[in-house]
Amino acid sequence: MPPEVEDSFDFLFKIILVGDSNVGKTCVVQSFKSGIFMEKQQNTIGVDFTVRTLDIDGKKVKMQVWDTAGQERFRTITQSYYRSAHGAMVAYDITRRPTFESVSHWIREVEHYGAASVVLILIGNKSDLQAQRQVLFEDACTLAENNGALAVLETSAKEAQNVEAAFTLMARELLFLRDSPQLMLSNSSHSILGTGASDKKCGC
Ligand SMILES: Nc1nc2c(ncn2[C@@H]2O[C@H](COP(=O)(O)OP(=O)(O)OP(=O)(O)O)[C@@H](O)[C@H]2O)c(=O)[nH]1
Repeated sequence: MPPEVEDSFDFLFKIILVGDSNVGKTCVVQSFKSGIFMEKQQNTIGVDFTVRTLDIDGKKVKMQVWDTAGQERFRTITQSYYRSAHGAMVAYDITRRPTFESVSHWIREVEHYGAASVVLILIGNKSDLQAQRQVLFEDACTLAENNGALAVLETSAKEAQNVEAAFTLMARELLFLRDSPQLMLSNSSHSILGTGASDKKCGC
């Protein structure tokens, strides 16, 4: 396929992925890009960049995903990527409570450095490790509700669970807002609070 055809798209959205180190951000992005899970990942240095084009109702939606380093020492580098993001995904590890406690910090970063209209989704990763769960889905729903997030999804990069759904939900919301500029301006959003691994739902 000629590159110009391969590269063509109708919409381009930039998504920033943030969260504590080792919650699985890089694995989630890899799963989204290629469906592949690799057990051992190097910690991200600064920011990595991945692209995949989704077909949403016949529209080609190019998702540029900025996978940021969770480690403290890269904070100043990653902060410079928030400004141009249309969407932000804040990831935590359902088996490590402290990573969930950090979510509020990451949301504040998104609010501080990002655009006012940024769409926020929470990702509770490693849902395949149910026996080690330390974070209730309901608690994440409450946090999302209190912070104006669109949804919480529990994902497993390992089992490719809900990863596609998270990015598709983000793409659909951004398309919806693009078609409703007054919503963008008022920064209001219809609420669809999302699904856990077992497709349980909670509303806000
Ligand atoms: N069981 C399980 N392990 C996972 C999952 N996703 C990631 N991991 C593991 O968690 C560890 C950290 O994954 P990374 O993707 O490197 O984490 P990260 O959030 O990108 O870390 P930083 O680059 O430091 O910010 C790796 O050992 C992965 O194999 C998952 O869905 N299930």
